[in-house]
Amino acid sequence: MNRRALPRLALTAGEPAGIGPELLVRLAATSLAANFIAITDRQLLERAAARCGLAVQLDEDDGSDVHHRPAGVLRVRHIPLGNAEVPGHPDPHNAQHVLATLSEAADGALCGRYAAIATAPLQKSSINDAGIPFSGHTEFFAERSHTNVVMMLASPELRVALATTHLPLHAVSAAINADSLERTLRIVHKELSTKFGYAQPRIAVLGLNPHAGEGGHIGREEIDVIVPVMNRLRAEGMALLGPLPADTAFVPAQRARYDAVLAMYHDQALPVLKSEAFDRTVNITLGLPFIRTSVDHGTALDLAGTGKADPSSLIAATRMAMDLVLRRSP
Ligand SMILES: NC(=O)C1=CN([C@@H]2O[C@H](COP(=O)(O)OP(=O)(O)OC[C@H]3O[C@@H](n4cnc5c(N)ncnc54)[C@H](O)[C@@H]3O)[C@@H](O)[C@H]2O)C=CC1
Ligand SMILES: NCC(=O)COP(=O)(O)O
Repeated sequence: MNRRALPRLALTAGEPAGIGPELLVRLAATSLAANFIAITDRQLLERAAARCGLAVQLDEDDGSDVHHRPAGVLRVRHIPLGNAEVPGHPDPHNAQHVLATLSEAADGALCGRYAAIATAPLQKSSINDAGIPFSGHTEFFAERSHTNVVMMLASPELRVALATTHLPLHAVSAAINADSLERTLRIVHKELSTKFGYAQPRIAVLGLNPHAGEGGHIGREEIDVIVPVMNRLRAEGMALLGPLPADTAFVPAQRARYDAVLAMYHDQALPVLKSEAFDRTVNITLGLPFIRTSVDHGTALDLAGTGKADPSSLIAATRMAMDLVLRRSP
């Protein structure tokens, strides 16, 4: 019998003191048909499994093919912690460990060692507290692969891409210029078509200001930047709607008119998604030369160590990564 090898899916555990390690062992306990390779510290996973009351078999990753993964089996690429974790209390001495896991995942995906990456949440502030400039996985993977990317969060009902990601609010307006907006819309348009199967994706673009600027009376970014870029791309045939006022863009009548939304900043649209589908939303980085998905939530330090964290978003992220791998495969 000539069965295909299961796709090699890299999993990073994120912040050692957060819920990430527990989510990885809960994912391993499912029967999802993937060869999961956890890139993290082996003992960290053993302690997480004990906290969850789960028996998990941790095998060193030797790179060999796997045709069937029994539930509870997880391969590991061991990257040692700096200090043993204290759940709920991130330790900046582990920042280099966290970054080493991301580097291994990115470099491995770039050279084909992994078919895709799914990431558990990390604590950005702990990496910053170690004196390392860092704003998120999205920016890290973009830099590592020398590409322009777009963060998109997707539930089964709604997809929201972001024109800017992890910026202080006062810096958002200056970061939205004609070049960056056009580049972002091109990436979103292309990937909705290549990865999500929309032949002619309909993208709603949000305004930056209340009431999308109210004809220039509450801000001029729509008139000076957003509309000219949209008109240029419409002339090429892109189906763009807006700029829509963000406060009404998500009412049912509007939602029927688009396949995805481009929001101008992180908190303009993510609360809509997270309030209606916190357990079903996946974060996906568009524009990378490899597939990377992630959870929609953070490190939940209040729950870390209790074994009670809900793995649904990581499971959804893993399923999406596997679907994208299968869609890409000949
Ligand atoms: N992909 C990533 O690496 C992300 C990392 N973060 C990081 O997480 C840190 C904490 O973020 P917060 O804003 O506090 O949001 P959070 O998502 O960690 O927590 C918000 C609330 O949701 C609950 N929650 C989160 N995930 C859960 C799960 N899987 N099961 C059950 N309950 C869950 C928490 O217990 C808390 O009550 C941030 O400082 C940020 O650095 C945040 C978002 C994404
Ligand atoms: N709210 C989404 C988020 O912050 C995810 O960031 P990243 O670490 O995946 O770039």
